Amino acid sequence: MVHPELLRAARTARGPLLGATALLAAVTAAHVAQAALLAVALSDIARGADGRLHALLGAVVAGVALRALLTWRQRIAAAGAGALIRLRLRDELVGQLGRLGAAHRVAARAGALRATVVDGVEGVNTYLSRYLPQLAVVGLATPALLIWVAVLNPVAAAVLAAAVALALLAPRLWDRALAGRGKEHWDTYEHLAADYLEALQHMPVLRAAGAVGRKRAALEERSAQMHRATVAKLRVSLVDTALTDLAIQAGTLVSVLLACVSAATGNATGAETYLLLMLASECFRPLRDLSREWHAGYLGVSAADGIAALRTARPAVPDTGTLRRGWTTAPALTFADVTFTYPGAARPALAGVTFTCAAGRTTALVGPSGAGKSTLLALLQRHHDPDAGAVRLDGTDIRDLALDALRRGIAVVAQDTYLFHASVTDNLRLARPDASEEELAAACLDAGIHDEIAALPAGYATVLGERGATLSGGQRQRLALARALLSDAPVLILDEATSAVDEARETRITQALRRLTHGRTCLIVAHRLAAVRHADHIVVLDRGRLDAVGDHRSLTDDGGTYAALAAADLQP
Ligand SMILES: Nc1ncnc2c1ncn2[C@@H]1O[C@H](COP(=O)(O)OP(=O)(O)OP(=O)(O)O)[C@@H](O)[C@H]1O
Repeated sequence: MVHPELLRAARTARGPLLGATALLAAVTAAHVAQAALLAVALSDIARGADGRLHALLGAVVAGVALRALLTWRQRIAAAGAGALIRLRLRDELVGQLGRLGAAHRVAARAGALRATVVDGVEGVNTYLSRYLPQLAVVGLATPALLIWVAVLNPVAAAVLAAAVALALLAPRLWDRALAGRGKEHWDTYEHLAADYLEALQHMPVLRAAGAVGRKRAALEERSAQMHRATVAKLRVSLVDTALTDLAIQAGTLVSVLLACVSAATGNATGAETYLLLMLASECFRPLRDLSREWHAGYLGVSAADGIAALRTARPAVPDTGTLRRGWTTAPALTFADVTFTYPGAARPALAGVTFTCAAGRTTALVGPSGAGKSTLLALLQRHHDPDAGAVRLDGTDIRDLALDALRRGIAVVAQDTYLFHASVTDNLRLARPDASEEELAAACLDAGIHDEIAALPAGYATVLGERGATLSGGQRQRLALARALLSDAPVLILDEATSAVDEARETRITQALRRLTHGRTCLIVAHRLAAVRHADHIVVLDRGRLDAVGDHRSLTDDGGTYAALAAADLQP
């Protein structure tokens, strides 16, 4: 009845959920006590006995006040339990996304992941903090009330029990249909979220291609699909509600009739009749509330499969290494007979690649598009593991290193740099949280970005991404360069690091880089050979294979792939 993924999430906040359930049970008990007191008061009024009427009505008023207090406390407790569930589940999912790494982000769409981690978890919170306590109260209170009714009128108790069973079980006949519709609804919602996020993020591309109108039409069609899926789900779930309501109405009606018959035939006192009427209504109160909470928390049920799939997805690489080496000197980096094929790809992206980047030296990696340069860098960062061969740092297979230790040891300046919506300082301190302001400024000077940061409205405190404070591609790249320079990682990857930098700056930065890569094992990937022509160790890849190794002069003289690339580079 309860999705295993939701039960698992419930166990992460067992105590607070039990507290919220206990308070909800107390609220229900207060309802029942009030009903019983009212029944006695009404029977006293009917008999004209007003001796204890004031005390009874006073107790009813006190009961109402107590119930209000308990309801208030219960809502707070349920909200607290929900907040804890949200926090723990999101934390777990974000941690899992970190472990899944780049390979998973390529396969899954960002908007769909956002929908699961934000909206799906929100639905789970509502389901667990509101529906589940109510379900427990139905399980506790309804049988107790039926037993009480049975003491007063066994036939009415049997009718009520049948109505309760019908109200609880009949909707279950629709569960399968509802699960199907719920999944369809959630899948459509994920697609919609992914499409909108993609369109918003890449609006400039759509505008440049004159495709805004077409994209808008596609999004409208997605919204219409979402509407159809919502209506289809509603149709099924409203049958569910109608069955519950029907059972409740029928049960109440028959028990009222039975109570009247008992009173008319003299088989029940006035107090018993009033009590029976009140208890018949109270039997169904938790069920009515359950039906309401079911609809509020249904999103959680729909999202449960997606959450389970994300939580249990297997990372592309297992984090089973235990070594945490702190390198005092930069390590030698070796690719030893590395072969790797992307899942589903027809041919290997890398085949038997072997070369070594000398410790503390710079190696340039060049090759035509599709040669395997990015794949090699991905293997070094363990976004994937090689199918054969190994990547080694100072002779240690990187699979034997703990993943976080390995990644902390490698600083990367990638082709497209993401900067967070935070101050320049915060963006820089991602690399080294304890860096002093002087160290930040020194790194930015070396990366050739200091003057431009100083000219921003609030200098280093300027929040990036806000109006007027957005940086150009080249500026972002230089900021990323400064970030990498700040990190004390002994291995540095510069992936097309100077591609968005104008030529005047490129020369300056290349010079600065040469000074600054000193002492680190550095792997530079560059399209334009000007950035790497001074490197004394250039590795040429072609179609996944090692083509040649040498320096600019020897490789040009060889007249192979490098010479062709150099010739193409000289074309205007
Ligand atoms: N995620 C992927 N799934 C399947 N094949 C891929 C994937 N990424 C890259 N490839 C393939 O692997 C090969 C090597 O690609 P890679 O991106 O490493 O080349 P590259 O040298 O970095 O190219 P470029 O200079 O254009 O960035 C190519 O044939 C490419 O099509």
